[in-house]
Amino acid sequence: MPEQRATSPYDALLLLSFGGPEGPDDVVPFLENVTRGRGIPKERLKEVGRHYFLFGGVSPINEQNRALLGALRKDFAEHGLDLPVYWGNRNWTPCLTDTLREMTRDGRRRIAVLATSAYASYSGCRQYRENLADALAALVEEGLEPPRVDKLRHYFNHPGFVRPMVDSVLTSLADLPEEVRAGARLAFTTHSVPVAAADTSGPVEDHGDGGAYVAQHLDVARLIADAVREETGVEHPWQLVYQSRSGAPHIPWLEPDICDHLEAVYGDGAPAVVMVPIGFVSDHMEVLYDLDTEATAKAAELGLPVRRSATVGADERFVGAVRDLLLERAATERGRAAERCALGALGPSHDVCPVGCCPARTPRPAAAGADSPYS
Ligand SMILES: CC1=C(CCC(=O)O)c2cc3nc(cc4[nH]c(cc5[nH]c(cc1n2)c(C)c5CCC(=O)O)c(CCC(=O)O)c4C)C(CCC(=O)O)=C3C
Ligand SMILES: [Fe+2]
Repeated sequence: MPEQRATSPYDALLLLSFGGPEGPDDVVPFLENVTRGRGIPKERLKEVGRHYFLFGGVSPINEQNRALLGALRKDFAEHGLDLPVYWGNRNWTPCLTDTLREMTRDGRRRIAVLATSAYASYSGCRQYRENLADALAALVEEGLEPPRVDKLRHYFNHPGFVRPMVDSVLTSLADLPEEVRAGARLAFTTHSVPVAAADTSGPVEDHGDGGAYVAQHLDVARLIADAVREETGVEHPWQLVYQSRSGAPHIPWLEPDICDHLEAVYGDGAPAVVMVPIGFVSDHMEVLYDLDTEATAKAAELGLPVRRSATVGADERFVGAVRDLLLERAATERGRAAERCALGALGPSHDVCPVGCCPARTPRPAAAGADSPYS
């Protein structure tokens, strides 16, 4: 019997991302795709559209994904993995349905999916799974036999995700003027979500008290803060804060916002802050606008020195983590024991989201989970 390939049973990897506009004409249709049926106030949409127009209508997310795609293909080739890598987005071209159709026509029957979102939550996990189900339904509608899709587990606590961020915090600290460096605070930031969504994030047993979303971010923040202390010998006070809130003002979202936090720590006598966008896998518009533009302007107004540390992007350690997660899951699917790499207190995340994980307000079919209508 020929030896099974290390990637078996998978015959392709799909890089699944959010998508973003690539020019001014894309901005409004992109925002319409994102917000379809989500009840986001018109004022907020105009404001977010303005953020994109400030950058020529181009989101950095696509360039970042092209870089990651290229790095994954190179890494797989260098490690002798003969597995094609495709790219599809939830909200902009290349669109998920088109990519899955192409994959199906190419004969791909068993697909591993890497989402560019590291944590549990409706927006960061189930919504990706709903869009996978929509795309599979479209293929069925077209008379195609849908492939099986498996979403790789959450990687927030994988060393290949955490370690590059430790280095980038060290770089940001070194970049601060020496006289404020030792007293600098670390502000770990992530996307705010409605408190109700946070509380119900992750498997049912994790619900409440901020759910898996907050717990996972706190674990990553603590890991980075501990590693930075070990490296520098300095204890930098830190806090998990939020950014990019949308939705109606009367609905509670996770707080404090990064800008309010900067004001608070300034009032508290902090000499400097490093903003660490642990919630984002690469430089998204939220990083470029909400942190590099808005929060940085706020800090300048206060006279508070700030730096923003780099996201993991296409760091080779992150690319290696993706290969690791793929081989781990492939081995598991072949019934072999696999080492499940994870740092921190929470341990490796589940492979298959259980029923009730990160529920939607209005239930909809979601693929790649225990409640998937597709096998
Ligand atoms: C948790 C989370 C992530 C992280 C996980 C992940 O990465 O998936 C994320 C990522 C992203 N969010 C993005 C863009 C937008 N998100 C919006 C709206 C919303 N996001 C939410 C949550 C999240 N979002 C939520 C609860 C809403 C409210 C509406 C709803 O319940 O769905 C809106 C509408 C306008 C607004 O209100 O801001 C836009 C334009 C982009 C692309 C950026 C680029 O172009 O570089 C990316 C990567
Ligand atoms: Fe989930």
